[in-house]
Amino acid sequence: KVWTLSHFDIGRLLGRGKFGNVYLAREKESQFVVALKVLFKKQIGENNVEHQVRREIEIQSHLRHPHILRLYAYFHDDVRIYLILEYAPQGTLFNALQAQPQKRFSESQSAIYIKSLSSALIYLHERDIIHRDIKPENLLLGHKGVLKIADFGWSVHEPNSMRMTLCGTVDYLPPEMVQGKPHTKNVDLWSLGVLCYELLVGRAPFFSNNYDETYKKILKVDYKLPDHISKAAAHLISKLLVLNPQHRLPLDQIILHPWIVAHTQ
Ligand SMILES: O=C(Cc1cc(-c2ccc3c(-c4nc5ccccc5[nH]4)n[nH]c3c2)n[nH]1)Nc1cccc(F)c1
Repeated sequence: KVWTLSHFDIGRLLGRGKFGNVYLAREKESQFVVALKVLFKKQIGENNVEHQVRREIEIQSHLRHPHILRLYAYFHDDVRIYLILEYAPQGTLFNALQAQPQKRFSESQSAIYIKSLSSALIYLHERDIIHRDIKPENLLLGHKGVLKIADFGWSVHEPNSMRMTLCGTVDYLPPEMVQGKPHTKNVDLWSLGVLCYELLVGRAPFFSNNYDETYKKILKVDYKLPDHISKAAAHLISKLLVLNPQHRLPLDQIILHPWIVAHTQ
């Protein structure tokens, strides 16, 4: 089946990105709702990322997992590449976090998100896919609030997501990447720890007002946990925010951790 733009009714803007925007869209015949991402060939060429886009499309179109956003298909014209992506009705986790009364989730809800992410990462790591850039801006909430990793390799930002630093927020970078060392799949374990902290606390563990301060805190693993965090949650975070990548708790042990088990039956 060769798709063209004329097969779709285009709706509102869902997110803005460096290489193009994402629109709500509906396939005319089936009335199936999707997210249509438009990438401009010119920008891709200028930034020399054709190979990366091809690789992303190749990888994402073959992934099938309940917590990974689907790339159903793609097509292009002279000027643009179009990605037909799964539509996530409840938007980004970043926005859902902001919408919380105290800008943070309960321990139960946080554990559910961390378990979903861990199972998606197990699936990705089995396929030697790493660094899916897990931060709240890159996580979507599908039907019934089910978490979906959408690999925003192109730093797609919702119209109102605040953390718009140069290369996306540095809050989630693990020490080995701050030091420019080669990264292994254990970078995802660090980011999972950062995310767990942020879901429970409402801000990132190493947050500060400038890059250098944040880098210093990351390299010293300098974070504090507020008193309202349970001992079990604090324990899991302490097993993920570990300087040595080899010593971080592996994914198959995360999903068996007492804090996860207690909240996700
Ligand atoms: O760029 C992405 C990932 C990606 C996903 C999305 C994206 C952004 C937003 C949404 C949404 C969505 N639902 C919303 C509901 C309320 C408010 C905002 C919403 N955004 N659903 N699905 C989406 C998908 N943008 N970019 N993949 C990719 C794959 C191959 C090549 C490539 F260059 C990129």
